[in-house]
Amino acid sequence: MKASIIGTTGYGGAELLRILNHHPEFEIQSIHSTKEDLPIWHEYPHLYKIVNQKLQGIHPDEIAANADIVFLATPSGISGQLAGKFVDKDIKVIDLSGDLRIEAGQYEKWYKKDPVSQELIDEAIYGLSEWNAEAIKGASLIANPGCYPTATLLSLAPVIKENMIDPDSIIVDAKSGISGAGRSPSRKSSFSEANENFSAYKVNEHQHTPEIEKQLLQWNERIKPITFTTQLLPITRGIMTTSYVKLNNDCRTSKLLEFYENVYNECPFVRIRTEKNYPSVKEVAGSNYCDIGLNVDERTGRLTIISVIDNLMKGAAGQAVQNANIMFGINETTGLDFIPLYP
Ligand SMILES: NC(=O)C1=CN([C@@H]2O[C@H](COP(=O)(O)OP(=O)(O)OC[C@H]3O[C@@H](n4cnc5c(N)ncnc54)[C@H](OP(=O)(O)O)[C@@H]3O)[C@@H](O)[C@H]2O)C=CC1
Ligand SMILES: CC(=O)N[C@@H](CCC(=O)OP(=O)(O)O)C(=O)O
Repeated sequence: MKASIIGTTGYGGAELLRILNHHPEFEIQSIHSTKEDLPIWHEYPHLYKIVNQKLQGIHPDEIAANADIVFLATPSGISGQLAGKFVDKDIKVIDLSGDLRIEAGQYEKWYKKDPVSQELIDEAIYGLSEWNAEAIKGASLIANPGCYPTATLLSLAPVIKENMIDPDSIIVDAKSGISGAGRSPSRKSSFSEANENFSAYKVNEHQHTPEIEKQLLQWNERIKPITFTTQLLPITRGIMTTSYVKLNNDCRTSKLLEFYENVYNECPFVRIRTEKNYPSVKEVAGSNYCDIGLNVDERTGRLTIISVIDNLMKGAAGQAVQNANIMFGINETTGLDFIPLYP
C-alpha cells in the first residue's frame, strides 16, 4: 500500500515517517508541506541518507490518484479543510488533528475556530483503536484521537463501561511533554521557560475536555462533566494522566487489576501493570504502548488510575498507523512492534 503524509515537517509527520519507513506493508509514496521541493533532511538532518524524498506541494487530486492512504498531520483548522478535499476520492484519510472528533458547535466553543461541516464530522470514525476496531475496519475517514484523550479514555473505559463508579466523580490530572505542543517555537515551549519548570495551562478550558466527555457518554450515558487539568512537563515526549474516581462498591486493588487485565487481554498495546508497579513515561517512550497502573484507597473508596503513553506515538502517529493497519486488514501491531527506548 502507498501512503502520503501531509504536514511532514511537523513532529507528528516526522514520527509517521519514522514508523512508515520500516513498515513492511506501507511504502511512503509522497511527503507534503507548504515548503516545496526541499529534501526532508533539510528540515530534519536526522533523516539524512535514510529518507531522501523531497517535500511536495499539497495537491489533493494528485495525492489521491497515487496513494491508498493519506495522513493529515496538520494543525487544527487546516486539517478539516484538507479532509474535505479527499472525502469523495478513492483514498483513505486519517486526520491527526481535533477537527473531526467533536460536534461542530462544541468545536467552535472549545477550539475557538470555525468548524468544518457537521456532515463531514459525522462521516469520520473516532480512531480509538482498542475500542472502535470494528468501525475503523470499514472506515475511509478517521478522526485520530487526541493525545490526552487516548491516555485518559484507555484508563477509564473498563470502570465506566461497567458502571462501577459515581458518574459525577471523575477528575483527570494530566501532564504532557513539550513535543505535544508541536514544532513551532513558542514562549511556552522555549528552553528557558520550560526547563526545570512545571506549569498548569488551559485549566477547565482545554479543547480535549469535550472529546473525552463525548466518548465517556457513549460508553455510559450517566457520566457528568469531568474536571480535567493539563500541565506541561519539562521533558520531550510522554503523557501521564492520573484519574481519580469514586467507586460504587468496595473493591480490592488486586481484583480490579485482574478485571482490567481481562478487559485488555486481546489488546497488544495496552499493558496492565501488576500491583504497586506503577508506570512511568520513559517506560513507553518511542513505542505505541499505553501502560496502566491503579490503586484503590480503601479509606476513601476512591480509585486512582495512572496511564502513560508517548504523545507522538500512541497519542498521534503510532495510533494513526495502528488504525491504518486495522483499515487495511493487517495485524494491528505491524510496523509498530518496537521495544520502548529506555533509559
Ligand atoms: N504533537 C503531538 O503530540 C500531537 C499532535 N496532534 C495533532 O497532530 C497535528 C500535527 O501536530 P504536530 O506535528 O505536533 O504539529 P507541528 O506544528 O509540529 O506541525 C504542523 C505541520 O503542519 C504543516 N502546516 C502548517 N500550516 C499549514 C497549512 N496552512 N497548510 C498545510 N500544512 C501546514 C507544517 O508544515 P509547513 O509549515 O512546513 O507546511 C507542519 O508540517 C496537529 O493537528 C496536532 O494537534 C495530535 C496528537 C498529539
Ligand atoms: C503540550 C501541549 O501543548 N499539548 C497540546 C496538544 C494539542 C493537540 O494535540 O491538539 P489537538 O487538539 O488537535 O488534538 C495542547 O495541550 O493543546
